[in-house]
Amino acid sequence: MVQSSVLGFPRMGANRDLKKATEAYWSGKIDQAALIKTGQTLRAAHWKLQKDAGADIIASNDFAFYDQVLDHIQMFNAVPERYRKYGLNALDEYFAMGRGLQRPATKTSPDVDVTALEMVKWFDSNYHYVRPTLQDDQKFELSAEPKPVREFLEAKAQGITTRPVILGPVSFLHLGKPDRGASVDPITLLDSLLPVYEQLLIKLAEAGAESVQIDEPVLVLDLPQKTKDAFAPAYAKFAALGSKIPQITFATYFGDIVHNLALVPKTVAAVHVDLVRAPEQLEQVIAILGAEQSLSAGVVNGRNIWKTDFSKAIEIVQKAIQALGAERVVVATSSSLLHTPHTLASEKNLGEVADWFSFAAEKAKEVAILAKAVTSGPESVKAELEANAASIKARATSSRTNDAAVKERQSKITPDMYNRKSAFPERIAAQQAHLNLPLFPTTTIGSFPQTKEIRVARQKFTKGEITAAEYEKFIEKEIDYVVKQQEELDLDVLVHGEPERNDMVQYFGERLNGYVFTTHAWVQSYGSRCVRPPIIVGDISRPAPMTVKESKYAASITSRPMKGMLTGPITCLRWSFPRDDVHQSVQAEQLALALRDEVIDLEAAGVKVIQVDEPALREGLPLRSGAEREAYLKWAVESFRLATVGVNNETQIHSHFCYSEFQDFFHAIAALDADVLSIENSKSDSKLLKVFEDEAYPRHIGPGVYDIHSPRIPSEEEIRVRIEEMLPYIKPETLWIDPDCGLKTRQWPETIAALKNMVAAAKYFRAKYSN
Ligand SMILES: CN1c2c(nc(N)[nH]c2=O)NC[C@@H]1CNc1ccc(C(=O)N[C@@H](CCC(=O)N[C@@H](CCC(=O)N[C@@H](CCC(=O)O)C(=O)O)C(=O)O)C(=O)O)cc1
Ligand SMILES: N[C@@H](CCS)C(=O)O
Ligand SMILES: [Zn+2]
Repeated sequence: MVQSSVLGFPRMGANRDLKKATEAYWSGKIDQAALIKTGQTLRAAHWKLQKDAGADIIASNDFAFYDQVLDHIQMFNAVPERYRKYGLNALDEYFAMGRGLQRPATKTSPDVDVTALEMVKWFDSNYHYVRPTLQDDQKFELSAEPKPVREFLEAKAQGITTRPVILGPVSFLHLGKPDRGASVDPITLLDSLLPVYEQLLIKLAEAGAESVQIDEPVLVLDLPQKTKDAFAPAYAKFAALGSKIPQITFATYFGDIVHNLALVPKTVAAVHVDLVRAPEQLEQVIAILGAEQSLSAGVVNGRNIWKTDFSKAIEIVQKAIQALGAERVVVATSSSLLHTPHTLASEKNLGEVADWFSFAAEKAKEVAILAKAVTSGPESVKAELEANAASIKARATSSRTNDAAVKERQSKITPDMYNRKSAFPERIAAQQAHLNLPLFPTTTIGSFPQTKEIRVARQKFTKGEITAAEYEKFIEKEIDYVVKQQEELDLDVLVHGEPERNDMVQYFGERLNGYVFTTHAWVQSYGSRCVRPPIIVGDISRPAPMTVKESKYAASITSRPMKGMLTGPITCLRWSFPRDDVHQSVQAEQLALALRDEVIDLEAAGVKVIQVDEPALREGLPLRSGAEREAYLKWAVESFRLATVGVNNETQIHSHFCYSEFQDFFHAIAALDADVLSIENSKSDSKLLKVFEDEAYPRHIGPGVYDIHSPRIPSEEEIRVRIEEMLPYIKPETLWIDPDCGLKTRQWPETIAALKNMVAAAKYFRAKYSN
């Protein structure tokens, strides 16, 4: 019998219940017991949902209050002393690592002031994990009641036998980094980490777990030799424990493992591979499996929302069955379903296209149907297969996917449409002549606090409880406020604050042809933060200007330069659910043409500084180096240029990236030809900025002087130190002073306090360098 399996389920709940409870706990509205209870309720509901869907193998320990990697950091006691020293209770220490903590002293406890651990993209997804930060003398110790054991027992008590999922030791270390000031190479800590894994696996077996899913997603990457060398000893140690530990499913996802096949342990019971992303690896993976090993075939996409094409999936699974026999094949999701929304059942406004989609709950059903189809034959699920074939056909033949005018415009793109009128030196001189900015100019990245009031007003407008005119007035009032605050802070280049935007991608999706958008399809981005990716269903075009009204209004109420704010083509593409029937480069080009018109319209409206954010450019980089990566960079850079170069020399193009890892694709960043770049280097070592010095990057850069993901307020002194650290690598006349990302998640008081310190620090250096 072929079993079905779900590698992990989204945690937020159908109505973002986890987000709401977590944020209520942070603001003191509920206590810890209430938050823990919400976690239990959600886990119970999600296990039951998957069981009712017919999934045979259901994951536990896929839940996390903030992030699954952070769970491991705490479970292995890899908690840096700067958090430990406060003696916080476990959950507060956990959140302190996730989001930082700043708390005044009370009668019973001293003040707390600690920044968050670094947060980084989870492979090429829009999910962020908390990075293990390791010491030179790092020791690991298993927590007394390990979370995977607790959650396995919790499900068992509910009558559901789950398969706990844990991040494997090689991936945990490879994804980590030395703490600031430490120089340890994390992978050298393997020997001290393995005993902790052994204890955990033994405890899981003692609790009754028969199998465990050990995720080693780093296997899809290009790995250094020492990381490769870590797999054999690690898995040999586990094998030596024999029946004292559960059977292991060794899981990889988000790419193929063909280049690392030799590293797949011979001793694990099953190997999971992503056959959505890399179906071509099937034969080679089958070829290396031992006679006892099973294949978990990831054929239901964990990263997108399109209905699985059952006929194609069955074909792949049948191939595996022919080679291995039904008992050695499992039909699975390609990865955890963390990256998909909860359920399609909540969507009431999608019309005919709803039938094209599957969200997490529906994907759990899909694996079960597929397993039944190959176990008991197509007749056993005849109705489901027929319905599936009908909706796949309906989508393939729908007129909603094709727009001849868009294709026509794409066919008429000429080479000059990729180049600015002049080179950077000439442009910057023209820009400076009319912007007249001081040394160390200050700006922000675009958004200002998205207050409850703004969200409620937008909700009322969406529900028709207030008119468009009332909503517009409300937004103008918000812009007035944001502009006034910035003038009082004495910032140099202002922004309108993006109050009209629900999200930097969803907002554009809602204004472009070719998109549909949802009401409840939330996906976790980090911690309690969620996004609702719009869905690209057809060719994209811009029916009308999208941002001009707000930017023009904002520019009209100040004499300072106003920066227009757009989301770039790659970010719009990657943070949407893209089509899977057209190459992503085609979708990016369509987005670029739409944005090009917007950029030109903004310029014509008098907005002479325009920022086109591309925070997802790095995330889209294929995970392995080589031809695929170069091809991506070519079309990604071309899309950005197509979107931005239609302006005159005087118009200053900014771009923003929420990351600092430029080393492996610096040439692409330079090729964007943006006049000013703002990046997110506030939590990383300033030494990373050396690449700008080494490459003699002539354009302007704002490396981000403080971390906006945390509510803590950086002092002026702290910001000065940060700027001082940057100056060896970036020339004073090219350095901009800004926060490391938008301020939408912050509250007003902390925003004002932090920006005041930032402006003061900029003025300090301005004075120092003017003499
Ligand atoms: C820059 N980042 C972004 C990423 N991806 C995006 N698609 N967008 C991004 O900005 N990836 C990388 C980073 C990740 N960072 C963030 C930062 C912040 C958020 C965030 O704040 N998310 C919000 C939801 C934003 C949104 O869509 N808001 C809507 C709906 C608001 C809402 O919840 N309304 C309530 C009613 C009102 C109320 O009672 O409050 C409701 O519907 O029930 C809007 O503003 O209209 C979040 O809250 O998580 C995400 C990623
Ligand atoms: N302009 C956006 C960029 C976020 S990456 C903002 O400020 O929120
Ligand atoms: Zn950002």
